[in-house]
Amino acid sequence: MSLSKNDTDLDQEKYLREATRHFYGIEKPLKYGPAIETLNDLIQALYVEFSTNYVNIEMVNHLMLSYKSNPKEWQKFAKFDRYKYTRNLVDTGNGKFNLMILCWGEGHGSTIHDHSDSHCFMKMLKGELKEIRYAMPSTRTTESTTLANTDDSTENDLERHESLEEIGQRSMSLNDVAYINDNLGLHRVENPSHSDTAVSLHLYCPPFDSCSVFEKNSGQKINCTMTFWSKYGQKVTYEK
Ligand SMILES: N[C@@H](CS(=O)O)C(=O)O
Ligand SMILES: [Fe+2]
Repeated sequence: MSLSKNDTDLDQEKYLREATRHFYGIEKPLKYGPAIETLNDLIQALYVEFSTNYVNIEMVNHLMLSYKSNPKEWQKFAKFDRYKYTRNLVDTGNGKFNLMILCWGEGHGSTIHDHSDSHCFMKMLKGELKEIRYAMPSTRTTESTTLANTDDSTENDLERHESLEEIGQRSMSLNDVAYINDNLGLHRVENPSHSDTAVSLHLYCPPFDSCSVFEKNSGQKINCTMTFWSKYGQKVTYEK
């Protein structure tokens, strides 16, 4: 079996990345969309949606909005760590999308990050999460300040350190769906509760396994590989 992607897959990937430039997410389920009763229904409907070369991203959003959280269906994927939020793989969607359940202990949060030019849907399955958004720092600024950085290094070093601009916050409750892509900015997510855990369902398309993480005060970024805590309900062990 060949592991290389065929032309159809690459076309779809390119098409999906292009669509991140103008898709902003939908607020309500579509009137004509299919009904989704269970997590299995959701996964099956996603496979149908991703079976064509040109995915209807609005329909993907509809499906995520239509599913109503039932803990009995997702409990087996929900594995927590004491110290940080966990990423638990539910389905790899034939390489077209990644569906995963994130488990947030009390006070757990992510660092400021992008989504590698993919669509990111995040649906609340339990508890509450707070999302804080930041403007994507412009590469032009970084380049021009670097170029200008020739004579007075102290002054220019300060110039280069541009803190990230916060552009919005929202609280998410049961069954809410948030949508983000790199065109809309960066974000950081946290469970603000000191007494309750939170669980969210994330869909990324195309799938990615690394992203950029940003430092708030300097705007500087580093690449970060993302790992799974569990896959299909089984804890993953990584070699040290
Ligand atoms: N995008 C993050 C979770 S979140 O903070 O949106 C991740 O996949 O780990
Ligand atoms: Fe994220």
